[in-house]
Formats: sequence, C-alpha cells, structure tokens
Amino acid sequence: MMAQYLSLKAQHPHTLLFYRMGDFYEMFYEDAHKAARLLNITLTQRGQSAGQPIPMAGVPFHSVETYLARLIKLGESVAICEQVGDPAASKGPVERKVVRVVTPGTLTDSALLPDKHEAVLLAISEASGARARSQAGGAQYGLAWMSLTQGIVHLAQCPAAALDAWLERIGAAEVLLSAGASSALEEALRQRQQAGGGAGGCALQTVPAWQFDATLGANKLKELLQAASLQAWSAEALPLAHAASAALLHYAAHTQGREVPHLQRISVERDDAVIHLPATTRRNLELVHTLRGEAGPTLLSLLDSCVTSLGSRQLKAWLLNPPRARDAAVQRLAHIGALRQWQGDGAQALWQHYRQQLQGVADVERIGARIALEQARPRELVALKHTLRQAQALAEASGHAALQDVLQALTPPGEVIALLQQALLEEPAALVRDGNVIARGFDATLDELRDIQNNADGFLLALEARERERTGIANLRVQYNKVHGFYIEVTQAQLEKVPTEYKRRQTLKNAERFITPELKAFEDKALSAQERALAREKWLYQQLLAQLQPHVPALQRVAAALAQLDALSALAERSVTLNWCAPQFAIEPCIDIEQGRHPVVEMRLAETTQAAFIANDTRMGGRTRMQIITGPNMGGKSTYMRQVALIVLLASMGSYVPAQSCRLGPIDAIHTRIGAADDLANAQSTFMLEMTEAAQILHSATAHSLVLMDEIGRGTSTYDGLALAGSIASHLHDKTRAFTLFATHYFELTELPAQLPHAVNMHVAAAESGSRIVFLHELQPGPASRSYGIHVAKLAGMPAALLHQARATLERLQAQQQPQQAQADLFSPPPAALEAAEAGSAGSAQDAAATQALAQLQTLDVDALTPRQALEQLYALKELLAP
Ligand SMILES: Nc1ncnc2c1ncn2[C@@H]1O[C@H](COP(=O)(O)OP(=O)(O)OP(=O)(O)O)[C@@H](O)[C@H]1O
Repeated sequence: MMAQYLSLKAQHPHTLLFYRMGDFYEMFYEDAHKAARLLNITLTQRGQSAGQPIPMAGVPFHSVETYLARLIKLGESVAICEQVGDPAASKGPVERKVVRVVTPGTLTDSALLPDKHEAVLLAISEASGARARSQAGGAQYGLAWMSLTQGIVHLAQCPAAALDAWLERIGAAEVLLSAGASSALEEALRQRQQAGGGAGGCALQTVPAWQFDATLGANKLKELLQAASLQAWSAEALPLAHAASAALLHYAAHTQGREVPHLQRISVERDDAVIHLPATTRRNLELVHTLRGEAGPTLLSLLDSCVTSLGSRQLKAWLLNPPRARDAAVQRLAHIGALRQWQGDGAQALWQHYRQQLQGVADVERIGARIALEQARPRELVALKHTLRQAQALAEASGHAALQDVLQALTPPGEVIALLQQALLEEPAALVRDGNVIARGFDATLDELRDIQNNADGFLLALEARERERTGIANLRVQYNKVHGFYIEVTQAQLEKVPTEYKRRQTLKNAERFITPELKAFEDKALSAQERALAREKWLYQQLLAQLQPHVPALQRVAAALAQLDALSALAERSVTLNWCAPQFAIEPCIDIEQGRHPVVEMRLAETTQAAFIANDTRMGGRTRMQIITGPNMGGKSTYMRQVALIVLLASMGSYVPAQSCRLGPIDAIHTRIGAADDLANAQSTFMLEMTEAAQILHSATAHSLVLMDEIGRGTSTYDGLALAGSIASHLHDKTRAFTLFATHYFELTELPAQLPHAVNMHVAAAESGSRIVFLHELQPGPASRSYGIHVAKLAGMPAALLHQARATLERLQAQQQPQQAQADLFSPPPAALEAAEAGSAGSAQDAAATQALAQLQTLDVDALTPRQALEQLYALKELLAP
C-alpha cells in the first residue's frame, strides 16, 4: 500500500495528497506534518519505513469539504485520491487514482467557493532571451486567464510597467508561473502572494517551462474554438499569450482529471478598453473592501441589492471594469430607464416585477460548468430545472421593448427542462452514490430492480403463508439475517413435517433453519438488486450528464442573461430608492455634476445621525481643470473628492449617479493619492510611499484622467512638503493636464491659481459660533480663510490646558509669519522659466488677482444664490481686486 501511495505522491509532489482509506482521507510523511499544522488535526503514526514510524494524519471523508475549504483559503491545493478498483476483486491494495486536484484558481463547487466570488486562474509567460526583451523595450508578458465556471479564456500581452495593473484587474486566486521565470517576475508575484486578504493575495504554482509553448497554446486555442485560425478573434499575433494559454489549459485539465469541454470561447483584452483603476484607487475609494479590508460599507455593498449571486458577480465585474467607450454604459442606462418604468397595470415598477421573478434562481453558470466537468450533483440539476422554468416564463412574457435583447437571451433549451423532469426525482438524494436520484418511469431496468427491493416484504409474507399451509407447520417463519441471509425457521417439535426439498442451513438449540431453491433464487435476486440498482442509477446519472453536455453553451447564455437582468434591476432599484439620476456623456472633456453626493457617506449619515448630506456641485472642463481645495479638518474635502470619483465611476459603468445631473466627457483613468499608511511589509516609509504613488500618477495620468490628491507633502517637513506639493500641482496642471482635485492644508497653495490659468480655489465652508465650529460641508469658490485645527482638536477632547498653550503658540507663529508676497514666491517658476515668462506678459499681482476673480466668477452658479449671498460674493470679488 505504501508503494502505491508513494507512486501517486510522486505525481503530485507539491500538492497535499488526500489518500482514501475506508472512511478517511489519510496523509503521510511531510503532508501529514503540514496538514496537522494547518488543520490542527492529530498527527499519528502507521507502520514503519526504514525502521522509522511513518507520520500520518487523516480527515473523515464525510466532512472533507470543511477541511478542503480551510486549506484552499490558505492557498493550498489538494489532490483527491479515491479507490477506483473493486475491493472484492483486487489482490493486494485496491486500485486508487487521483480523480481531481482542488486548487484555489479552479474551484466550481459552491461548498468551497463563496457565491459572490469568482475563482480566477492566471498563467503568465515571459518573453525569453535578451533579444526579445530589448526589441520590445523591456520585459514583455503574456497573460491567459479564466474562471472555470465561466468557460472563457481571456488573453492579453503587456510590458513590464503595466503588469501590476493587469494583475490588479484580473484579481487571480492562483497564478501559474514557468519554472524558468525571471527572478524579477517571481519576486513581483511573491509580493502579491503575501499581500493576502482584501488586497488580492494569490496562490503561486510553478510548472515546468515546456508547458509554456506558444505553438501548442495556439493549437489548443484553435481546438477549443474549432477554428482553423485565430484571426477572427484578433488573437493571431499574441505568441506570449498563446504560451500562457498552453500552461493554463494544461493545468485546468490536470486539476479536473479530464479535458474541460465547456471552454469554448476566447476574448482578447486590451488595457485601453477599460478605465484604469489602479490598486490604490480601488482601495482609497473603498470600492469592494473598506480601508480595513472589510466587505462593507463600500460602494459595492451599497450597490449590490441583487437577488441572485449571478447578479452580484455581474455587478462587481461591471464596477471594476468600466469601459472607456460609452456604448455599453449607454445601453445599460437605457435598460435601467426601461426597468424604472411602471408595468402596464401600474401595480409595480418593472424592476420590482423582475426581482420577484428572479427570487430563488439557481447559479446556472456554476451548474453549467459542473455539468461540463461531470461534477454536477442531483439537487443542483433539480434547481437548474426550476430556474430554467423561471427563465422560460420571463422570456415568454411580453416585456418592455428596450429589454428585448436581455429577455430573449433567457429562452432556455426546452429539451433540457423536459429531460431533467423525466430523469430526476423531485427531491433526490444529495449524492448519487446514495441512490434515490432517478425518477420512476425513466428506466425500466431500474424500476424492476427497485420493485424487487420494495416487494421483498410482500414476497416473504406470501411465501411464509404458503409454506405454513403446504407443510402444516403453523409456527414456520421466513426470516433474514446478515450472516446467513434468508432462511425458513422450524422449531424442534415440528421437524418431522419438514419437506425433503428443505436444505438445512443452521442448527440452533430449539430450532433448525432451512433454505429452499425458491428462497435461494429470491435471495440472490433481492440482495443483488440493491447493489445493481445503485450501479444502474450511477450509470443513468452519467448518461444524463452526457446528454446535457451539448446544452452547456445555451446554459451559459441563459446564465449571462439572468445575471444581467438581476444586476440591471438592482441598479434600477438603487436609482429609485436612493434618488439617483441618469448621467449624460459628452464628447468634450468635462465633469459637470450638479448637487453631487457621496453615496456611502450619505447612507451612513442617514443610518447613524439622521443628518442630511450636503450636496455639492463640480464644474470642470476645458478651462477649469484643477480645483485647489482648502478648508478645516473634518470640513468634507476628502468626502467631496471621493464623491466626484465615485460619480464618474458609476456613470462610466452605466449606472445612475447620486446627483441632480451629471455630464461627463471621456475618462481613461481615475488616480488617487489619499491618506498615508506605513507600508512596513515593504519597508517603505509614509513619505516614501506617498512620493512613489504620486510619481506613478505623474507618469501615467493623461489629459483624460481624473486625479485626486489629498494632502500631498504632509509626510515631510513643512517647506519640503509645501515645495513638492506646489511642484506636483504645477506639473499636473501644465504637463499632465488631468482633471485634478487637489486638497491641501498648505494655505500657500491657494496662491497657485494666480499662476495656473486652469486652476481655481475652492473651500469647504465652516462657521464659527463662539468658540465652537460648525462644519457646513458646503463647497464654495475661493480659498479658506483659516484652518480651525485647534477647534477640531477641542472637538476631539484634547485637554483644555493643552489647547490653551496651542492657541498661544499659534498666535506667536502668526505674528512672526512672513508677509503674503513671500509665500507667493515659493511657487514662482524656476529662474529659467521666469526669464521666458518675463519676455511675455509676466503676471503681476494685479493680473493674478484678476485671474482668480475670473475663475471664481466662472464657477459661480448665479441661479443658486440667494440675493444676500450674491451681494456677499460681489463684495468678495471687489475685495480681491482692490489694489
Ligand atoms: N457633504 C457632506 N455632508 C454632510 N456631512 C459631510 C459631508 N462631507 C463630509 N461630511 C462629514 O464630515 C466628516 C469628515 O469629512 P472629511 O473626512 O471629508 O473631511 P476632511 O476635510 O477631508 O478632513 P481632513 O482634512 O481632516 O482629512 C465625514 O466623515 C462626514 O461625516
């Protein structure tokens, strides 16, 4: 037996091997030590090898799923080895085989894979040889990835600089890497592997280099597409991605113990097709995880009111992959618009109607994949049948014209419903091996075998009555026990009446037990009937799965339509419940938001304090590309900036947005540099991290990007920080020309708009009432007048004596402060630039004030002002221009 174990283990050296022995899966040697440590199970011993006891640890087979789930969560893979031979027929150990390998990136089982998560497997190939690298200007990578449940192979190629962004976007649970990969790639992936949790940690698998073969990959792709060329998919000239595909498909088949037949589609992905959301942006905007790594409250948790897990996964995919081209968003908005309308009878809105219809819908996508892999369980198939009926009802009912494309795609393959109805019991056993799965009337042989079992009692009673009468033995009994099978029992006193054809089976103290040819024949039939019925059911079930195979693509289509309908209905529901509006898209660059709100903060305020969220406008376009935002701590600067980014993202994914109106031009990326947490794991200081992130933004942002900069420069000394913050703002304004929201506590930076024509000052308003401060959370044009830091410290409960001392220090510092002009000099251009500027019209203080006044006038929403506010603004403008 150990020899058998060792030969199987040799085929899976890097994977825990669960070796089936009776009711347990056992692990030996190193595996046993590892499992005992990871699963906290007892380490025992079995036999000896070379005089040493063999370490062993095991888990009971009936609770294997729980242990698997724990190991997978820890990034481990497990090879499941079952007994496949017949114990009765085999000499020596029963034949065993690894039937599947469970790995983090190839999960399909709902017991191991959370409903709302996708398990993605990614293979990365690298351009080999110095020539290939230098030609392409640095290392080049080929990516191939898929989720087994979806059945699509995605392909991409990218340079080294873009790899991290791709990894972030793909969010793989498991990455395949060639044994010959460069140390740079390996290191980058190891860092991600360690990141773990919400930050997207992944398991790493190293596979032999020969598996990354481009020609083999291209051939495998053609094979799965059943096409002679990859041209129609624009996938022809992607040799690195082909190489990655070869490893990906090989590994997928290896883990499933068979080819994966439902992989029939490929999709070539380009990074300029979606709006770039770097890892920092996803984190800072709390899209799917909070800053603490929790699942809520986030934008996704707020959006996801889906009634199915299919819908939830769809919504998440839309949120994290907003397309740059607007057609998909426009179409989704049209769908949502239709769903918001009332049904013909006016009883409920269409989204309400569809959500009711979608209640209880099963995960058709995963069940489809599990049919393809021949792993679908009986109850999953029954759930599939009910869901397909629901889909049919939805497809057949007359729906809104704008929703026809989605509704039509719901039409299920009719023969699947009929087949499942005929084949399966309404409430089958959980596992095929337990029997009671196939419906009566589906197979005559099975029915007959079941009849034999069911009729056994009746047959025995009838036989007993008949024999009593024939022999005249009134107390004759027909019975059964496990050791001797069926027998006729006659007491000692009646023995002389026993007919000659009775054959003695056993002698007891007071009775004899007999068997007759008739009873023996029945015994053979009855005892084997149960076994044969089970075997027959198993076989019929395999046949059923085989018959369903050709319908898997149709099931995937229905799954996609159900997911879409649910996600769209959720977005419609959110838009109505939360009072959101439909955004509009423009060709010219602009971000025009009227009365925008931060949806998550608004929700939290409503839940906790009942306080109203103060809506704010955002007006950015060709002339105003940068807002320098000042105001007190706690004033709402970060909230405002994030709300703009969230509204841009929601509009781009095709959702309604939390605003009164929104008009949005082209957007290619959302970059954020917010907050600062020490990255101790990577030995980066707060300031280093801050500068690294800012540098990345400066390198990659374009004139179509939205950039959020929150308090840049605060991690170092005041003057260094101030100087850097000013230069970063100038660079973003002059060179990058991105739409930039720049929040700062450096008042000196409010001088910038005097020199930067497309920048304006904005501030969050606060009012003082006595020694108290009231945050108005209202964004107003112009710089903040003061910072209120000491007020906020008081609110935070600082001791009175400390506050007193701080106030005195503040007054002293203010008294020593340099005149205003000195601050403005801080941002004057460097000498060379100054000379050039002097040749033209150098900006005098008067010009600067005029530019600022003009900028304030531009952002002023005159219609929204009360007469008194208008008058105040007028005075403010005059004061600004006063000599
Ligand atoms: N528009 C708003 N309406 C109502 N409440 C708001 C609004 N904006 C912010 N708040 C409240 O004020 C709190 C502080 O906001 P925020 O963190 O944006 O301030 P900040 O100006 O960035 O502060 P700091 O400069 O200290 O980072 C929020 O948690 C929220 O409760």
